Amino acid sequence: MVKYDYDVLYIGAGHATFDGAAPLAKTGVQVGVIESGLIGGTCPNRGCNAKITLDEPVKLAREVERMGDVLAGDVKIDWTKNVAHKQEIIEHLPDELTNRLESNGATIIRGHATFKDNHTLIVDNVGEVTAEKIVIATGLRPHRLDIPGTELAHDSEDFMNLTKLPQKITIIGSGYIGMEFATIANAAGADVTMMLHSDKVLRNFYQPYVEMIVADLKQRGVKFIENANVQAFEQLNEGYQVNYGTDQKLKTDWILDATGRIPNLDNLGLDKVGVKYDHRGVFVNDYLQTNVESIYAAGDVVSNDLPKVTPAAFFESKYLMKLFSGQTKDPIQMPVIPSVVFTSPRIAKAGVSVEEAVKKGYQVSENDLASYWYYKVDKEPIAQSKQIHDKAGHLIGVTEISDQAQDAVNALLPAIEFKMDPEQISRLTSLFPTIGYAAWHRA
Ligand SMILES: Cc1cc2nc3c(=O)[nH]c(=O)nc-3n(C[C@H](O)[C@H](O)[C@H](O)COP(=O)(O)OP(=O)(O)OC[C@H]3O[C@@H](n4cnc5c(N)ncnc54)[C@H](O)[C@@H]3O)c2cc1C
Ligand SMILES: NC(=O)c1ccc[n+]([C@@H]2O[C@H](COP(=O)([O-])OP(=O)(O)OC[C@H]3O[C@@H](n4cnc5c(N)ncnc54)[C@H](O)[C@@H]3O)[C@@H](O)[C@H]2O)c1
Repeated sequence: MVKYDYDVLYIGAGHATFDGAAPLAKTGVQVGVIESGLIGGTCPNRGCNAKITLDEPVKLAREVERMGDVLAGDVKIDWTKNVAHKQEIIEHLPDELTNRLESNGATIIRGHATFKDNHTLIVDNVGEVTAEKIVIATGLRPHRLDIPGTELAHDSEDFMNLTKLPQKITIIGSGYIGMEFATIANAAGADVTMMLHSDKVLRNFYQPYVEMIVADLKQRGVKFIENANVQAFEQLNEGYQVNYGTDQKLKTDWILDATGRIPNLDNLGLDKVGVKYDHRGVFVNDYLQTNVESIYAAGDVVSNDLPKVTPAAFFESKYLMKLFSGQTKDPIQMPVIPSVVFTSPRIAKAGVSVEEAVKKGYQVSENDLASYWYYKVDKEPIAQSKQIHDKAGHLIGVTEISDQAQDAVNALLPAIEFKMDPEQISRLTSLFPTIGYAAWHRA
């Protein structure tokens, strides 16, 4: 029998790896984790944790603004201190995650991995490492526009590391990153211009709610240029110029390219071993296995229709842990994956979308949360939700716009995931008064 260095080797040390690799190593399976950058990958170091820390003062400032005459005085976000606070929160995470992996028995191998064959990886400065099974968990990286001057633009990581806030910021793209960062930069005092590919913002979210966010940001001074057709970036003596449309020009101090994220598959040697993939990532079957028996994939790098968010990477990582430790032989059954865009207010959703509900004739209840007393406590002006029920009365979907939409959706999630019937739902008694209770409020 062939003896490999490891039972399982993971390429990448993000959520798609560490949530499952640590408990897997604890079961006695020989686990190696290869990482070319920071342990923890995107979410802790340059994604969720970093972003939500920068957003916290924005959320608070909006609350204070609404309280108006109750809380006297202006609040101002100190950008430099906010970024320093973010750094304090995240800088120890790679060490903590390294410790979590190593203390459970996993080995960390530092370097860039490339496939040599179905069981062998070549790691820069380390050499060949072999394993019975290999998991591709290499995530995504920022897409960069293929236009003259593209190197003058920055990505989301650069934005979160700015020690001084530029006065004029131009953001290309109006997806998750574009809209979250426009909210943060505008609240901190920057003059923000959004350049849209089309006339749509956050295309995967319920558009009437998205329009409320856009209207609010416009009122706060954010400019939206639809169908911008960005052509080039140019360096000026002071600042930069964005050339767009037919011969239009915009002067700016800083450019954020937020036009999406693409799979990290470069120099991975997938063609050498015959693993199939497309522009969205690696193809897998219901066991997260690629077309090559010994090679699996998990997290953002998988080509599928799931939102590219941490809860999906977390669940897949846990599934592979169970599969590789013999705790399951079943195919993966993805749970309902919720998603939220951390604008201010937020839009969060889970389960059947409003658009699908309308198409399929499900019951859609419209809830004017802003007029419900609990949402009036902090004077939320924009708060609405749509709850979707099937004919038997099961809650099968929710979309909410409000400051606490993420917590409201979390509260409803178990009922959606476990298809609770009305009798079971009637037994759920949440603490009062809380958002968990208010989330059940229905028109
Ligand atoms: C700005 C931003 C904000 C976000 N906010 C949220 C949020 O609020 N909520 C949410 O749920 N999700 C959020 N996300 C998405 C979330 O970060 C990802 O879904 C999650 O990190 C995916 O984890 P992963 O393990 O699949 O990939 P990653 O975390 O990207 O990990 C992949 C790792 O593989 C390494 N790697 C790549 N190639 C190689 C190689 N050949 N050899 C060795 N190592 C390699 C990389 O260095 C990286 O560390 C955000 C993303 C961004 C960019
Ligand atoms: N709250 C969260 O969960 C969260 C937050 C941030 C990022 N993320 C993850 O990160 C991923 C990447 O985020 P993102 O915002 O970069 O991608 P995205 O796919 O959400 O948005 C990309 C945007 O760029 C636009 N675009 C594409 N080409 C363009 C062009 N030539 N000119 C102008 N606009 C163009 C698209 O129309 C879209 O609006 C997301 O898929 C998401 O899963 C999640």
